[in-house]
Amino acid sequence: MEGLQLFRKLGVVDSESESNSESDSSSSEDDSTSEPEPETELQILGTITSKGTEQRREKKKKVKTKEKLAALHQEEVNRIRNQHKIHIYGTDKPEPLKSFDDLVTNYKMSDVILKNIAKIGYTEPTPIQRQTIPAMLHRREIMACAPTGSGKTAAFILPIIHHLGKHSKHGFRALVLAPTRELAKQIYRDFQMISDGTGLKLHYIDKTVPENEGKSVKKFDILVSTPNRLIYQLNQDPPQIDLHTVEWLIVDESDKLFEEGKSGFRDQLAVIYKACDSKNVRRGMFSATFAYDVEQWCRLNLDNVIQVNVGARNSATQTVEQELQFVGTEFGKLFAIREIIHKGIQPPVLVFVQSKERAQELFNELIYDGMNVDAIHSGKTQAQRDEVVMKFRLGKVWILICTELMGRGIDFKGVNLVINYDFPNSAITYIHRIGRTGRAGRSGKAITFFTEDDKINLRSIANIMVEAGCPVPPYMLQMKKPTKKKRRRLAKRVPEREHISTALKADLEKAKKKRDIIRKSEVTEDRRFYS
Ligand SMILES: Nc1ncnc2c1ncn2[C@@H]1O[C@H](COP(=O)(O)OP(=O)(O)OP(=O)(O)O)[C@@H](O)[C@H]1O
Repeated sequence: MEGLQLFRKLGVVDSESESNSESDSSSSEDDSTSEPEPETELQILGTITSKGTEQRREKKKKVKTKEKLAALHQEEVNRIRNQHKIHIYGTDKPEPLKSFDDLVTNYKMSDVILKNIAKIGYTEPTPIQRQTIPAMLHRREIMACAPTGSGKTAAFILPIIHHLGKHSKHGFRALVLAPTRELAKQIYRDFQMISDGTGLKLHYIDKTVPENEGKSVKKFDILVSTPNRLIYQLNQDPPQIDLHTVEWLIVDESDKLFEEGKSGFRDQLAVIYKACDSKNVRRGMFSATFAYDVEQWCRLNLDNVIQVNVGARNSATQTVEQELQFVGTEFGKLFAIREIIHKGIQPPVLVFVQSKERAQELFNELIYDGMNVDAIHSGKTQAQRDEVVMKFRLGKVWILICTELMGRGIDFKGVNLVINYDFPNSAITYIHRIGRTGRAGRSGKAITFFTEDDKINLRSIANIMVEAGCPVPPYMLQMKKPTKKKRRRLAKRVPEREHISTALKADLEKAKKKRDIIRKSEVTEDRRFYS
Protein backbone atom coordinates (compact mmCIF):
# COMPACT_ATOMS: atom_id res chain seq x y z
CA MET A 1 0.00 0.00 0.00
CA GLU A 2 2.97 2.30 0.56
CA GLY A 3 3.92 2.05 -3.06
CA LEU A 4 0.32 2.85 -3.86
CA GLN A 5 0.51 6.08 -1.86
CA LEU A 6 3.60 7.07 -3.78
CA PHE A 7 1.85 6.55 -7.13
CA ARG A 8 -1.19 8.43 -5.84
CA LYS A 9 1.08 11.36 -5.06
CA LEU A 10 2.58 11.11 -8.50
CA GLY A 11 -0.96 11.07 -9.91
CA VAL A 12 -0.41 7.74 -11.66
CA VAL A 13 -3.36 5.94 -9.94
CA ASP A 14 -6.82 7.36 -10.41
CA SER A 15 -9.66 6.86 -7.97
CA GLU A 16 -11.38 4.38 -10.32
CA SER A 17 -8.44 2.03 -10.61
CA GLU A 18 -7.95 2.47 -6.88
CA SER A 19 -11.40 1.30 -6.07
CA ASN A 20 -11.09 -1.43 -8.67
CA SER A 21 -7.84 -2.57 -7.19
CA GLU A 22 -9.40 -2.51 -3.73
CA SER A 23 -12.41 -4.47 -4.75
CA ASP A 24 -10.15 -6.84 -6.56
CA SER A 25 -8.00 -7.42 -3.52
CA SER A 26 -10.00 -10.43 -2.45
CA SER A 27 -9.70 -12.10 -5.80
CA SER A 28 -5.99 -11.42 -5.90
CA GLU A 29 -5.80 -13.08 -2.47
CA ASP A 30 -7.51 -16.14 -3.89
CA ASP A 31 -5.11 -16.17 -6.75
CA SER A 32 -2.10 -15.67 -4.46
CA THR A 33 -0.69 -19.07 -5.32
CA SER A 34 -0.72 -18.46 -9.06
CA GLU A 35 0.44 -14.85 -9.12
CA PRO A 36 3.74 -13.99 -7.48
CA GLU A 37 3.72 -10.95 -5.12
CA PRO A 38 5.24 -7.88 -6.83
CA GLU A 39 8.40 -6.90 -5.15
CA THR A 40 9.46 -3.50 -6.44
CA GLU A 41 7.37 -0.29 -6.80
CA LEU A 42 7.85 -0.56 -10.56
CA GLN A 43 6.40 -4.09 -10.52
CA ILE A 44 3.44 -2.82 -8.43
CA LEU A 45 2.88 0.02 -10.94
CA GLY A 46 2.95 -2.45 -13.81
CA THR A 47 0.41 -4.75 -12.18
CA ILE A 48 -2.00 -1.94 -11.23
CA THR A 49 -1.97 -0.19 -14.58
CA SER A 50 -2.45 -3.38 -16.57
CA LYS A 51 -5.35 -4.46 -14.31
CA GLY A 52 -6.93 -1.01 -14.57
CA THR A 53 -6.67 -1.02 -18.35
CA GLU A 54 -8.11 -4.48 -18.53
CA GLN A 55 -11.07 -3.51 -16.41
CA ARG A 56 -11.63 -0.34 -18.36
CA ARG A 57 -11.56 -2.44 -21.53
CA GLU A 58 -13.98 -4.87 -19.95
CA LYS A 59 -16.31 -2.04 -18.97
CA LYS A 60 -16.13 -0.50 -22.43
CA LYS A 61 -16.90 -3.89 -23.94
CA LYS A 62 -19.95 -4.24 -21.71
CA VAL A 63 -21.17 -0.74 -22.66
CA LYS A 64 -20.60 -1.55 -26.34
CA THR A 65 -22.52 -4.82 -26.06
CA LYS A 66 -25.33 -2.98 -24.33
CA GLU A 67 -25.31 -0.32 -27.07
CA LYS A 68 -25.26 -3.00 -29.75
CA LEU A 69 -28.23 -4.76 -28.16
CA ALA A 70 -30.11 -1.45 -27.86
CA ALA A 71 -29.32 -0.68 -31.53
CA LEU A 72 -30.53 -4.13 -32.59
CA HIS A 73 -33.67 -3.66 -30.54
CA GLN A 74 -34.25 -0.22 -32.07
CA GLU A 75 -33.70 -1.75 -35.50
CA GLU A 76 -36.43 -4.29 -34.76
CA VAL A 77 -38.74 -1.51 -33.54
CA ASN A 78 -38.02 0.49 -36.72
CA ARG A 79 -38.58 -2.60 -38.84
CA ILE A 80 -42.05 -3.13 -37.33
CA ARG A 81 -42.91 0.54 -37.82
CA ASN A 82 -41.66 0.56 -41.43
CA GLN A 83 -43.37 -2.71 -42.29
CA HIS A 84 -46.71 -1.34 -41.07
CA LYS A 85 -46.16 2.22 -42.36
CA ILE A 86 -46.37 3.62 -38.84
CA HIS A 87 -45.10 7.18 -38.40
CA ILE A 88 -44.80 8.36 -34.85
CA TYR A 89 -43.97 11.81 -33.47
CA GLY A 90 -43.40 12.93 -29.90
CA THR A 91 -41.00 12.25 -27.06
CA ASP A 92 -40.41 8.89 -25.29
CA LYS A 93 -42.21 6.96 -27.99
CA PRO A 94 -43.58 3.67 -26.67
CA GLU A 95 -42.63 0.60 -28.67
CA PRO A 96 -45.15 -0.95 -31.07
CA LEU A 97 -46.72 -4.31 -30.31
CA LYS A 98 -45.22 -7.32 -32.04
CA SER A 99 -48.37 -9.28 -31.31
CA PHE A 100 -51.34 -9.25 -28.95
CA ASP A 101 -49.24 -11.47 -26.61
CA ASP A 102 -47.17 -8.37 -25.73
CA LEU A 103 -50.26 -7.05 -23.97
CA VAL A 104 -49.99 -9.87 -21.47
CA THR A 105 -46.20 -10.00 -21.11
CA ASN A 106 -45.50 -6.25 -21.06
CA TYR A 107 -48.73 -4.75 -19.73
CA LYS A 108 -50.38 -7.57 -17.76
CA MET A 109 -53.61 -7.18 -19.66
CA SER A 110 -56.34 -9.44 -18.34
CA ASP A 111 -57.03 -12.78 -19.97
CA VAL A 112 -60.73 -11.89 -20.19
CA ILE A 113 -60.00 -9.05 -22.64
CA LEU A 114 -57.60 -11.16 -24.68
CA LYS A 115 -60.15 -13.97 -24.89
CA ASN A 116 -62.80 -11.50 -26.05
CA ILE A 117 -60.70 -10.19 -28.92
CA ALA A 118 -59.81 -13.74 -29.92
CA LYS A 119 -63.52 -14.58 -29.89
CA ILE A 120 -64.26 -11.65 -32.21
CA GLY A 121 -61.59 -13.01 -34.52
CA TYR A 122 -58.70 -10.58 -34.05
CA THR A 123 -55.49 -12.58 -34.31
CA GLU A 124 -52.97 -9.82 -35.13
CA PRO A 125 -53.08 -6.17 -34.13
CA THR A 126 -53.69 -3.79 -37.04
CA PRO A 127 -50.96 -1.16 -37.62
CA ILE A 128 -52.79 1.60 -35.74
CA GLN A 129 -53.45 -0.80 -32.88
CA ARG A 130 -49.76 -1.80 -32.71
CA GLN A 131 -48.69 1.75 -31.92
CA THR A 132 -51.71 3.41 -30.31
CA ILE A 133 -52.48 0.73 -27.72
CA PRO A 134 -49.02 0.88 -26.06
CA ALA A 135 -49.07 4.69 -26.15
CA MET A 136 -52.42 4.80 -24.37
CA LEU A 137 -51.34 2.07 -21.96
CA HIS A 138 -48.54 4.47 -20.99
CA ARG A 139 -51.31 7.02 -20.36
CA ARG A 140 -50.12 9.24 -23.19
CA GLU A 141 -52.46 11.72 -24.87
CA ILE A 142 -52.83 10.76 -28.48
CA MET A 143 -53.68 11.98 -31.94
CA ALA A 144 -54.20 8.99 -34.24
CA CYS A 145 -54.79 8.97 -37.96
CA ALA A 146 -55.17 5.73 -39.93
CA PRO A 147 -57.14 4.66 -43.02
CA THR A 148 -60.84 3.87 -42.92
CA GLY A 149 -61.64 0.37 -41.69
CA SER A 150 -58.23 -0.12 -40.06
CA GLY A 151 -59.43 -0.87 -36.53
CA LYS A 152 -59.18 2.50 -34.79
CA THR A 153 -62.15 1.68 -32.54
CA ALA A 154 -60.48 -1.30 -30.83
CA ALA A 155 -57.27 0.76 -30.69
CA PHE A 156 -58.85 3.00 -28.07
CA ILE A 157 -61.27 0.48 -26.52
CA LEU A 158 -58.59 -2.01 -25.42
CA PRO A 159 -56.42 0.39 -23.36
CA ILE A 160 -59.49 2.07 -21.81
CA ILE A 161 -60.92 -1.24 -20.63
CA HIS A 162 -57.51 -2.25 -19.28
CA HIS A 163 -57.10 1.04 -17.37
CA LEU A 164 -60.57 1.06 -15.89
CA GLY A 165 -60.14 -2.50 -14.64
CA LYS A 166 -63.19 -3.20 -12.50
CA HIS A 167 -66.53 -1.48 -12.15
CA SER A 168 -66.49 1.39 -9.69
CA LYS A 169 -69.29 3.52 -8.33
CA HIS A 170 -67.44 6.80 -8.97
CA GLY A 171 -69.33 7.62 -12.14
CA PHE A 172 -68.16 7.84 -15.75
CA ARG A 173 -64.44 7.30 -16.11
CA ALA A 174 -64.37 7.15 -19.91
CA LEU A 175 -66.29 9.21 -22.44
CA VAL A 176 -66.33 8.54 -26.19
CA LEU A 177 -67.86 11.04 -28.60
CA ALA A 178 -68.97 10.30 -32.16
CA PRO A 179 -70.78 12.54 -34.70
CA THR A 180 -73.84 10.36 -35.35
CA ARG A 181 -76.09 8.20 -33.21
CA GLU A 182 -75.50 5.26 -35.53
CA LEU A 183 -71.75 5.46 -35.01
CA ALA A 184 -72.10 6.02 -31.25
CA LYS A 185 -74.26 2.92 -31.05
CA GLN A 186 -71.75 0.90 -33.05
CA ILE A 187 -68.89 1.97 -30.74
CA TYR A 188 -71.07 1.09 -27.74
CA ARG A 189 -71.59 -2.39 -29.20
CA ASP A 190 -67.84 -2.84 -29.76
CA PHE A 191 -67.23 -1.85 -26.12
CA GLN A 192 -69.82 -4.43 -25.05
CA MET A 193 -68.06 -7.19 -26.96
CA ILE A 194 -64.53 -6.36 -25.84
CA SER A 195 -65.41 -5.69 -22.18
CA ASP A 196 -67.63 -8.75 -21.83
CA GLY A 197 -66.94 -10.46 -18.49
CA THR A 198 -64.97 -7.56 -16.97
CA GLY A 199 -67.97 -6.23 -15.02
CA LEU A 200 -67.55 -2.73 -16.49
CA LYS A 201 -70.84 -0.94 -17.07
CA LEU A 202 -71.52 0.93 -20.29
CA HIS A 203 -74.01 3.61 -21.13
CA TYR A 204 -75.26 5.10 -24.39
CA ILE A 205 -77.35 8.26 -24.34
CA ASP A 206 -80.46 7.68 -26.34
CA LYS A 207 -83.31 10.09 -27.04
CA THR A 208 -85.75 7.40 -26.01
CA VAL A 209 -84.30 7.16 -22.48
CA PRO A 210 -86.27 9.13 -19.84
CA GLU A 211 -85.10 12.65 -18.97
CA ASN A 212 -84.05 11.80 -15.43
CA GLU A 213 -81.68 9.06 -16.50
CA GLY A 214 -78.83 11.19 -15.08
CA LYS A 215 -79.82 10.19 -11.57
CA SER A 216 -78.64 6.66 -12.17
CA VAL A 217 -75.48 7.35 -14.12
CA LYS A 218 -73.22 6.59 -11.16
CA LYS A 219 -73.88 2.99 -12.04
CA PHE A 220 -71.81 3.30 -15.20
CA ASP A 221 -68.11 3.43 -16.05
CA ILE A 222 -68.11 4.22 -19.77
CA LEU A 223 -70.29 6.64 -21.71
CA VAL A 224 -70.69 6.75 -25.50
CA SER A 225 -72.64 9.62 -27.01
CA THR A 226 -73.03 12.21 -29.72
CA PRO A 227 -72.08 15.73 -28.59
CA ASN A 228 -75.70 16.91 -29.09
CA ARG A 229 -77.25 14.40 -26.72
CA LEU A 230 -74.58 14.96 -24.11
CA ILE A 231 -74.91 18.75 -24.26
CA TYR A 232 -78.64 18.36 -23.79
CA GLN A 233 -78.01 16.44 -20.55
CA LEU A 234 -75.36 18.91 -19.37
CA ASN A 235 -77.69 21.87 -19.98
CA GLN A 236 -80.50 20.54 -17.79
CA ASP A 237 -81.04 22.35 -14.51
CA PRO A 238 -79.56 20.73 -12.52
CA PRO A 239 -77.24 19.01 -15.06
CA GLN A 240 -78.24 15.43 -15.65
CA ILE A 241 -74.72 14.25 -16.13
CA ASP A 242 -71.47 14.72 -14.25
CA LEU A 243 -68.19 14.50 -16.18
CA HIS A 244 -65.78 15.43 -13.36
CA THR A 245 -64.71 11.82 -12.99
CA VAL A 246 -63.77 11.28 -16.64
CA GLU A 247 -60.21 9.94 -17.02
CA TRP A 248 -60.33 9.20 -20.75
CA LEU A 249 -62.00 11.47 -23.30
CA ILE A 250 -61.97 10.06 -26.82
CA VAL A 251 -63.12 12.08 -29.81
CA ASP A 252 -63.79 9.76 -32.74
CA GLU A 253 -63.97 11.34 -36.22
CA SER A 254 -62.26 14.26 -34.51
CA ASP A 255 -61.83 16.39 -37.65
CA LYS A 256 -65.60 16.22 -38.17
CA LEU A 257 -66.33 17.13 -34.56
CA PHE A 258 -63.88 20.02 -34.77
CA GLU A 259 -65.66 21.54 -37.77
CA GLU A 260 -67.23 24.91 -37.15
CA GLY A 261 -70.74 25.94 -38.14
CA LYS A 262 -73.90 24.03 -38.85
CA SER A 263 -72.30 20.74 -39.85
CA GLY A 264 -69.66 20.79 -37.11
CA PHE A 265 -69.64 20.35 -33.37
CA ARG A 266 -66.83 22.66 -32.29
CA ASP A 267 -68.91 24.68 -29.81
CA GLN A 268 -70.40 21.61 -28.18
CA LEU A 269 -66.99 20.00 -27.99
CA ALA A 270 -65.62 23.03 -26.13
CA VAL A 271 -68.37 22.74 -23.49
CA ILE A 272 -67.81 19.00 -23.03
CA TYR A 273 -64.06 19.46 -22.91
CA LYS A 274 -64.48 21.98 -20.08
CA ALA A 275 -66.85 19.68 -18.18
CA CYS A 276 -64.22 16.90 -18.16
CA ASP A 277 -62.13 18.81 -15.66
CA SER A 278 -60.42 16.06 -13.68
CA LYS A 279 -56.68 16.65 -13.44
CA ASN A 280 -56.22 13.01 -14.43
CA VAL A 281 -58.07 13.33 -17.73
CA ARG A 282 -56.26 12.00 -20.81
CA ARG A 283 -57.50 12.74 -24.29
CA GLY A 284 -57.36 10.90 -27.60
CA MET A 285 -58.32 12.15 -31.07
CA PHE A 286 -59.01 9.57 -33.77
CA SER A 287 -59.87 9.86 -37.45
CA ALA A 288 -59.04 8.58 -40.92
CA THR A 289 -58.43 12.18 -41.98
CA PHE A 290 -56.84 15.06 -40.13
CA ALA A 291 -57.30 18.76 -40.62
CA TYR A 292 -54.42 21.12 -40.06
CA ASP A 293 -56.24 23.14 -37.40
CA VAL A 294 -57.08 20.00 -35.39
CA GLU A 295 -53.43 19.06 -35.46
CA GLN A 296 -52.41 22.51 -34.27
CA TRP A 297 -55.02 22.39 -31.53
CA CYS A 298 -53.75 19.01 -30.35
CA ARG A 299 -50.15 20.19 -30.29
CA LEU A 300 -51.09 23.24 -28.22
CA ASN A 301 -53.62 21.68 -25.87
CA LEU A 302 -52.71 18.04 -25.35
CA ASP A 303 -50.07 17.17 -22.81
CA ASN A 304 -46.88 15.71 -24.31
CA VAL A 305 -48.94 14.34 -27.18
CA ILE A 306 -47.97 11.31 -29.24
CA GLN A 307 -49.01 11.56 -32.87
CA VAL A 308 -49.43 8.35 -34.83
CA ASN A 309 -50.10 8.29 -38.56
CA VAL A 310 -50.49 5.11 -40.56
CA GLY A 311 -49.68 5.42 -44.26
CA ALA A 312 -49.93 8.69 -46.11
CA ARG A 313 -52.16 11.25 -44.44
CA ASN A 314 -55.58 11.98 -45.87
CA SER A 315 -55.43 9.14 -48.33
CA ALA A 316 -57.94 6.48 -49.31
CA THR A 317 -57.56 2.92 -48.19
CA GLN A 318 -55.58 0.83 -50.70
CA THR A 319 -58.09 -2.01 -50.59
CA VAL A 320 -60.72 -0.19 -52.66
CA GLU A 321 -60.72 -0.29 -56.45
CA GLN A 322 -61.85 3.20 -57.42
CA GLU A 323 -63.50 4.25 -60.66
CA LEU A 324 -64.86 7.52 -62.05
CA GLN A 325 -67.78 7.38 -64.46
CA PHE A 326 -68.86 10.32 -66.60
CA VAL A 327 -72.65 10.29 -66.85
CA GLY A 328 -73.29 13.58 -68.63
CA THR A 329 -76.43 14.77 -66.85
CA GLU A 330 -78.58 14.02 -63.82
CA PHE A 331 -80.75 11.79 -65.99
CA GLY A 332 -77.58 9.99 -67.06
CA LYS A 333 -76.97 9.00 -63.43
CA LEU A 334 -80.29 7.21 -63.18
CA PHE A 335 -79.55 5.41 -66.42
CA ALA A 336 -76.04 4.46 -65.20
CA ILE A 337 -77.16 3.09 -61.83
CA ARG A 338 -79.86 1.02 -63.49
CA GLU A 339 -77.28 -0.36 -65.89
CA ILE A 340 -74.89 -1.27 -63.05
CA ILE A 341 -77.68 -3.07 -61.18
CA HIS A 342 -78.91 -4.72 -64.37
CA LYS A 343 -75.43 -6.08 -65.16
CA GLY A 344 -75.43 -7.70 -61.72
CA ILE A 345 -74.27 -6.43 -58.39
CA GLN A 346 -73.03 -8.27 -55.36
CA PRO A 347 -74.92 -6.95 -52.36
CA PRO A 348 -74.61 -5.26 -49.94
CA VAL A 349 -74.28 -1.98 -51.85
CA LEU A 350 -74.25 1.58 -50.46
CA VAL A 351 -75.35 4.50 -52.61
CA PHE A 352 -74.51 8.04 -51.49
CA VAL A 353 -76.56 11.10 -52.39
CA GLN A 354 -76.19 14.65 -51.14
CA SER A 355 -79.52 15.26 -49.37
CA LYS A 356 -82.42 13.51 -47.69
CA GLU A 357 -84.81 14.70 -50.43
CA ARG A 358 -82.61 13.10 -53.08
CA ALA A 359 -82.33 9.90 -51.03
CA GLN A 360 -86.10 9.66 -51.02
CA GLU A 361 -86.34 10.47 -54.75
CA LEU A 362 -83.82 7.82 -55.71
CA PHE A 363 -85.53 5.34 -53.41
CA ASN A 364 -88.86 6.01 -55.18
CA GLU A 365 -87.21 5.29 -58.53
CA LEU A 366 -85.41 2.10 -57.53
CA ILE A 367 -88.26 0.62 -55.50
CA TYR A 368 -90.44 1.15 -58.58
CA ASP A 369 -87.97 -1.07 -60.46
CA GLY A 370 -88.61 -3.80 -57.88
CA MET A 371 -85.18 -3.51 -56.22
CA ASN A 372 -84.49 -4.71 -52.71
CA VAL A 373 -83.69 -1.20 -51.60
CA ASP A 374 -84.14 1.14 -48.64
CA ALA A 375 -83.02 4.63 -47.67
CA ILE A 376 -81.65 6.18 -44.52
CA HIS A 377 -81.35 9.89 -43.74
CA SER A 378 -82.00 12.45 -41.02
CA GLY A 379 -85.61 12.88 -42.15
CA LYS A 380 -86.48 9.49 -40.66
CA THR A 381 -87.25 8.86 -37.01
CA GLN A 382 -84.61 7.18 -34.88
CA ALA A 383 -86.71 4.01 -34.73
CA GLN A 384 -86.97 3.96 -38.54
CA ARG A 385 -83.24 4.55 -38.87
CA ASP A 386 -82.45 1.72 -36.45
CA GLU A 387 -84.73 -0.62 -38.35
CA VAL A 388 -83.14 0.17 -41.72
CA VAL A 389 -79.63 -0.32 -40.30
CA MET A 390 -80.65 -3.65 -38.77
CA LYS A 391 -82.23 -4.85 -42.03
CA PHE A 392 -79.12 -3.89 -44.00
CA ARG A 393 -76.86 -5.62 -41.47
CA LEU A 394 -79.00 -8.77 -41.69
CA GLY A 395 -78.90 -8.75 -45.49
CA LYS A 396 -82.64 -8.09 -45.82
CA VAL A 397 -81.90 -4.88 -47.71
CA TRP A 398 -79.42 -5.17 -50.56
CA ILE A 399 -79.05 -1.58 -51.68
CA LEU A 400 -79.00 1.14 -49.08
CA ILE A 401 -79.37 4.73 -50.26
CA CYS A 402 -77.88 7.11 -47.74
CA THR A 403 -76.68 10.61 -47.04
CA GLU A 404 -73.56 11.77 -45.21
CA LEU A 405 -75.19 10.33 -42.09
CA MET A 406 -73.61 6.99 -43.04
CA GLY A 407 -70.46 8.52 -44.49
CA ARG A 408 -68.24 8.23 -41.46
CA GLY A 409 -67.26 5.39 -39.21
CA ILE A 410 -70.10 2.99 -39.99
CA ASP A 411 -68.86 -0.57 -40.24
CA PHE A 412 -71.24 -2.66 -42.29
CA LYS A 413 -69.63 -6.04 -42.78
CA GLY A 414 -68.73 -6.93 -46.31
CA VAL A 415 -70.06 -3.96 -48.31
CA ASN A 416 -68.87 -4.83 -51.79
CA LEU A 417 -69.69 -1.66 -53.66
CA VAL A 418 -70.08 2.02 -52.90
CA ILE A 419 -71.71 4.19 -55.54
CA ASN A 420 -71.26 7.94 -55.24
CA TYR A 421 -74.46 8.86 -57.06
CA ASP A 422 -73.87 12.49 -56.15
CA PHE A 423 -70.31 13.66 -56.40
CA PRO A 424 -68.76 14.26 -52.94
CA ASN A 425 -68.19 17.90 -52.12
CA SER A 426 -64.64 17.39 -50.85
CA ALA A 427 -61.79 14.91 -51.04
CA ILE A 428 -62.22 14.22 -47.30
CA THR A 429 -65.90 13.32 -47.79
CA TYR A 430 -64.86 11.07 -50.68
CA ILE A 431 -62.25 9.22 -48.55
CA HIS A 432 -64.78 8.49 -45.80
CA ARG A 433 -67.61 7.49 -48.14
CA ILE A 434 -65.59 4.99 -50.16
CA GLY A 435 -64.09 3.72 -46.88
CA ARG A 436 -67.42 1.99 -46.14
CA THR A 437 -66.08 -0.78 -48.36
CA GLY A 438 -62.66 -2.47 -48.35
CA ARG A 439 -62.61 -2.68 -44.56
CA ALA A 440 -60.42 -4.81 -42.29
CA GLY A 441 -58.22 -5.89 -45.20
CA ARG A 442 -61.11 -7.00 -47.43
CA SER A 443 -61.37 -5.70 -50.99
CA GLY A 444 -64.10 -3.44 -52.30
CA LYS A 445 -65.10 -1.25 -55.20
CA ALA A 446 -66.23 2.38 -55.47
CA ILE A 447 -67.83 4.00 -58.50
CA THR A 448 -68.23 7.77 -58.57
CA PHE A 449 -70.57 9.41 -61.07
CA PHE A 450 -69.71 12.86 -62.35
CA THR A 451 -71.38 15.35 -64.63
CA GLU A 452 -70.17 18.57 -66.26
CA ASP A 453 -71.16 20.40 -63.07
CA ASP A 454 -68.84 18.32 -60.87
CA LYS A 455 -65.63 19.06 -62.71
CA ILE A 456 -64.49 21.60 -60.14
CA ASN A 457 -63.70 18.91 -57.55
CA LEU A 458 -62.60 16.29 -60.03
CA ARG A 459 -58.89 16.96 -59.79
CA SER A 460 -58.70 16.45 -56.02
CA ILE A 461 -60.57 13.14 -56.21
CA ALA A 462 -58.41 12.03 -59.16
CA ASN A 463 -55.32 12.74 -57.05
CA ILE A 464 -56.62 10.58 -54.22
CA MET A 465 -57.20 7.79 -56.74
CA VAL A 466 -53.71 8.03 -58.22
CA GLU A 467 -52.17 7.92 -54.75
CA ALA A 468 -54.05 4.68 -54.10
CA GLY A 469 -52.76 3.24 -57.39
CA CYS A 470 -56.01 3.53 -59.37
CA PRO A 471 -55.80 4.67 -62.99
CA VAL A 472 -57.31 8.04 -64.02
CA PRO A 473 -57.23 9.83 -67.38
CA PRO A 474 -54.19 12.18 -67.30
CA TYR A 475 -56.30 15.25 -68.24
CA MET A 476 -58.00 15.11 -64.85
CA LEU A 477 -54.72 15.66 -63.05
CA GLN A 478 -53.95 18.66 -65.20
CA MET A 479 -57.22 20.44 -64.55
CA LYS A 480 -57.14 23.84 -62.90
CA LYS A 481 -56.98 23.66 -59.14
CA PRO A 482 -59.78 25.62 -57.47
CA THR A 483 -58.62 28.22 -54.94
CA LYS A 484 -58.61 27.30 -51.26
CA LYS A 485 -61.48 29.72 -50.68
CA LYS A 486 -63.54 28.08 -53.40
CA ARG A 487 -62.75 24.59 -52.08
CA ARG A 488 -63.88 25.61 -48.60
CA ARG A 489 -67.07 27.11 -49.99
CA LEU A 490 -67.72 23.94 -52.00
CA ALA A 491 -67.15 21.74 -48.95
CA LYS A 492 -69.75 23.66 -46.98
CA ARG A 493 -72.48 23.76 -49.57
CA VAL A 494 -73.92 21.09 -51.83
CA PRO A 495 -74.58 22.06 -55.45
CA GLU A 496 -78.10 22.44 -56.74
CA ARG A 497 -79.16 19.50 -58.84
CA GLU A 498 -82.19 18.57 -60.88
CA HIS A 499 -84.65 16.20 -59.22
CA ILE A 500 -84.03 12.48 -59.56
CA SER A 501 -86.82 11.27 -61.78
CA THR A 502 -87.35 9.20 -64.89
CA ALA A 503 -90.21 11.46 -65.94
CA LEU A 504 -89.36 13.97 -68.66
CA LYS A 505 -88.56 17.52 -67.62
CA ALA A 506 -91.65 18.86 -69.44
CA ASP A 507 -93.88 16.36 -67.61
CA LEU A 508 -92.33 17.30 -64.29
CA GLU A 509 -93.00 20.99 -64.94
CA LYS A 510 -96.59 20.24 -65.93
CA ALA A 511 -97.05 18.22 -62.72
CA LYS A 512 -95.57 21.04 -60.66
CA LYS A 513 -97.92 23.59 -62.25
CA LYS A 514 -100.85 21.32 -61.48
CA ARG A 515 -99.73 20.92 -57.84
CA ASP A 516 -99.40 24.73 -57.50
CA ILE A 517 -102.91 25.31 -58.85
CA ILE A 518 -104.35 22.73 -56.44
CA ARG A 519 -102.43 24.25 -53.50
CA LYS A 520 -103.69 27.76 -54.38
CA SER A 521 -107.29 26.60 -54.61
CA GLU A 522 -106.94 24.85 -51.23
CA VAL A 523 -105.72 28.11 -49.64
CA THR A 524 -108.71 29.99 -51.12
CA GLU A 525 -111.01 27.29 -49.75
CA ASP A 526 -109.40 27.58 -46.30
CA ARG A 527 -109.80 31.37 -46.29
CA ARG A 528 -113.49 31.01 -47.19
CA PHE A 529 -113.94 28.46 -44.40
CA TYR A 530 -112.37 30.65 -41.68
CA SER A 531 -113.92 33.95 -42.76
N1 LIG B 1 -57.00 -6.66 -35.12
C1 LIG B 1 -58.02 -6.84 -35.92
N2 LIG B 1 -58.07 -7.94 -36.71
C2 LIG B 1 -59.13 -8.14 -37.56
N3 LIG B 1 -60.17 -7.29 -37.70
C3 LIG B 1 -60.16 -6.18 -36.93
C4 LIG B 1 -59.10 -5.91 -36.00
N4 LIG B 1 -59.39 -4.74 -35.39
C5 LIG B 1 -60.56 -4.31 -35.90
N5 LIG B 1 -61.03 -5.16 -36.81
C6 LIG B 1 -62.29 -5.05 -37.60
O1 LIG B 1 -62.07 -4.10 -38.64
C7 LIG B 1 -63.27 -3.44 -38.98
C8 LIG B 1 -63.05 -1.93 -39.02
O2 LIG B 1 -62.72 -1.46 -37.75
P1 LIG B 1 -63.16 -0.02 -37.24
O3 LIG B 1 -64.62 0.17 -37.43
O4 LIG B 1 -62.60 0.17 -35.90
O5 LIG B 1 -62.39 0.88 -38.33
P2 LIG B 1 -61.98 2.41 -38.28
O6 LIG B 1 -60.53 2.46 -38.48
O7 LIG B 1 -62.55 3.04 -37.06
O8 LIG B 1 -62.70 2.96 -39.60
P3 LIG B 1 -63.38 4.38 -39.92
O9 LIG B 1 -62.27 5.34 -40.14
O10 LIG B 1 -64.16 4.12 -41.14
O11 LIG B 1 -64.20 4.75 -38.73
C9 LIG B 1 -64.29 -3.85 -37.92
O12 LIG B 1 -65.15 -4.79 -38.48
C10 LIG B 1 -63.46 -4.46 -36.83
O13 LIG B 1 -64.17 -5.46 -36.13
